Amino acid sequence: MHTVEKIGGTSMSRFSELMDTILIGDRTEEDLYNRIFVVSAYGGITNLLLEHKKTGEPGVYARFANAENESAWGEALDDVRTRMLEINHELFGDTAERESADAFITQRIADVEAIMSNLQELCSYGHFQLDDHLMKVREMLAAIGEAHSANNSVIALRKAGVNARLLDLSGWDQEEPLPFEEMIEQSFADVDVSKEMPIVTGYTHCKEGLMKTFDRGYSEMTFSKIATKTGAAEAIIHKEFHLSTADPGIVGLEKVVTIGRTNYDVADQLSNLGMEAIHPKAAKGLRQQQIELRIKNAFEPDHAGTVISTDYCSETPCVEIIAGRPNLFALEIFDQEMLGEARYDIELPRLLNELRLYVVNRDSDANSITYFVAGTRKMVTRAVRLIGEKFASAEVELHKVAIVSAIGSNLKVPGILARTVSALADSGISVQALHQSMRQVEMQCIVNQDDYESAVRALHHALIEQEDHGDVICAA
Ligand SMILES: Nc1ncnc2c1ncn2[C@@H]1O[C@H](COP(=O)(O)OP(=O)(O)O)[C@@H](O)[C@H]1O
Ligand SMILES: N[C@@H](CC(=O)OP(=O)(O)O)C(=O)O
Repeated sequence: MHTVEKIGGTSMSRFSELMDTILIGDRTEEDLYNRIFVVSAYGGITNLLLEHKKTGEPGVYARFANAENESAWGEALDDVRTRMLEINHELFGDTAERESADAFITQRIADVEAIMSNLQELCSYGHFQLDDHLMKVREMLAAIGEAHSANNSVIALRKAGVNARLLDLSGWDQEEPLPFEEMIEQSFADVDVSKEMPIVTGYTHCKEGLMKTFDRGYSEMTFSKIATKTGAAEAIIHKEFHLSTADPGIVGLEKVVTIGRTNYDVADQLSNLGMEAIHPKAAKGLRQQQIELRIKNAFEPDHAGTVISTDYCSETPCVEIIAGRPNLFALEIFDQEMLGEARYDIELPRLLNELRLYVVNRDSDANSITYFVAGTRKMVTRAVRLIGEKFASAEVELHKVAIVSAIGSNLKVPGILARTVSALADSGISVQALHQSMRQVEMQCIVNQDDYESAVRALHHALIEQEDHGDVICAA
């Protein structure tokens, strides 16, 4: 039996440490194999290739799609090339391995560059529309991030004597795309996992278009499909930290507690806030085939990590995680014509969706609706203008806000809402809006952007640090 293991981008950026922990360490010949690794692009690379996942800052793709002049996206692509070659240098120094790594990625970038230039030229003629081809460009760009990290990993592992094999699912030289499942089946047809260590690109080129269907976080779709298709004994996601009661980067590693068990419901709430414990759609296949999912700290391989299952529910009610999402826009639409009019509720989300603005949450009263959205200022400003055009009597206001959220598989703690609000008030943080739904898995407080980190610390202190959970909440 084998496992399928995904390595996230933040962890891939510490590759030499991974060689000593999860990839090789002190494993004997036998323990090395029966593991399939799916790798993400190094941290920050996909942001440069497409757009920043959290802030929306444009990368190569966004500049190309916004039809700025050629030099705008060309320069951005040059930056990616420089960064990728720097990474190769850090990994391989001045060796033959580096030459091979450089040649591989330089060729890929040159190919994409040529295609994009030709496309831009072609679309200067009115008969050809750039919009018709954008998704293909997005996919090609994304795919080079994962091809880079996977190819480098194979070079490093082979040098260390491991029989690693590159499974490039990015479909570079493929003529016809195959359906997603077939692509995976075909790629694994002649792989002997007991003697080879497959290093698989997180991007899969397929008929459905992985990017079109799942967008960012797509490497988890590749990961879960491989786990279900190959009948893995366990699916493991390796991350930079243990899944913890809050972001260790904000609260401090010494204060956070590792989560031993949680469920997919909690994982969905985390995804919505941009902290992807697991892509919600990736979880589905694993759940259906009852493959256990484990999230582990890539740098503490002996720790059991977090097991995510469908039916786990904490025996005692408690807050398990303080998560949050900074850099959101509150788009407040006030209109006295709104009362009793369903069309606002139908048309506003459609408009935001068309502009690719992600709605994290919304609230409303008799004559106003506020959407809390993630996206670039440019797109949000465009939304304000379009809403004004569509609803002439509406007044639209923008605020920069953050969401801080307390989440738990069983949150029915008496007085929890009052404790949450007073923890924020005691820290001098003003609560702009508050959400709790009847299911009681999550409580969200909207605060000013500047208060984000102090709000996370205040809630962690009040709702988690006081509970004395020890090192792990419910060890797996
Ligand atoms: N509750 C949490 N537990 C662990 N890490 C968290 C948590 N919340 C936020 N983080 C942050 O998430 C980062 C990893 O982000 P993510 O995009 O999921 O990584 P990856 O590149 O591994 O997919 C970590 O660097 C950490 O600072
Ligand atoms: N690198 C891609 C795919 C991915 O899933 O990355 P990560 O595993 O680092 O979240 C992205 O940022 O969307």
